Amino acid sequence: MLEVKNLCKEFKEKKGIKKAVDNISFKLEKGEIVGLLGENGAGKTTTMRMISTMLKPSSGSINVNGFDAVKNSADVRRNIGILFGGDVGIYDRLTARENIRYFAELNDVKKEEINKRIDEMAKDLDMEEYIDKRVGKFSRGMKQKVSIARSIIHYPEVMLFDEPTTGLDVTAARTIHDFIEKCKSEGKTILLSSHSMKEVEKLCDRVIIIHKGKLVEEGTISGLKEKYNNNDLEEVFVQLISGGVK
Ligand SMILES: Nc1ncnc2c1ncn2[C@@H]1O[C@H](COP(=O)(O)OP(=O)(O)OP(=O)(O)O)[C@@H](O)[C@H]1O
Repeated sequence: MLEVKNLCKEFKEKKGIKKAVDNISFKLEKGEIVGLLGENGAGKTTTMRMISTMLKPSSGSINVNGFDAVKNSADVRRNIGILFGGDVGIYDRLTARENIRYFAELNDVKKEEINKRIDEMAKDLDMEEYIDKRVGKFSRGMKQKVSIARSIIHYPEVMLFDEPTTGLDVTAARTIHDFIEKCKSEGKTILLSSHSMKEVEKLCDRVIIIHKGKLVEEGTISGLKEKYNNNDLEEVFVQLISGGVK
């Protein structure tokens, strides 16, 4: 379960205060995939970073499986897995196993469990051949598998995907889609930010649309299409953020 209430994040700028996230509230039940949609700069990554405890909210609250993201940040980190687009935070000079182990240690996975768990995942993700090789020369697809393994090493219940397929080819994007669907079938709660309406339609049960930091609409994809009398989600999105409907 993931619940965000009246969440705000302000950044100080030369010109004054920038409200990157402005009083957003939403709730995701266990086993749901919810899409977080918004144009560049809408506040998606800032929202994700606050949920993942990387960034402290200016005000409002975040609850992850009963834990508060500010007061119980270590518990929240144990309950959350994050997959960013690209190979964010993968160290080229370390082997795949060392990269995954490093992350496991940060997330308090018991030392005696780490190697066993990595071996299991190497098998599941077909990485056994290169699990002990340095990541530097890996293909993008291989690095992607390291990122996937890293995001689930601690068996998180809630998964955050921040534009996970940006810049990937069709096959690599499909690996990520299959992984997201597997997470759902395991009952994980999933928040997915994406610019691809096709991806969102394929994967999400519901969507939340944000614009300039504010939540402008939420609902099921079919519900929104019906409400705005348009069968094209992209059209509904564009109209909403340009203030053309409501
Ligand atoms: N550390 C920061 N300091 C100042 N301003 C920031 C900071 N992080 C984000 N912002 C600003 O907050 C706003 C929201 O940014 P954010 O990265 O959350 O958008 P986004 O929806 O993820 O966009 P994109 O789709 O381009 O990734 C932007 O105007 C951005 O410039």
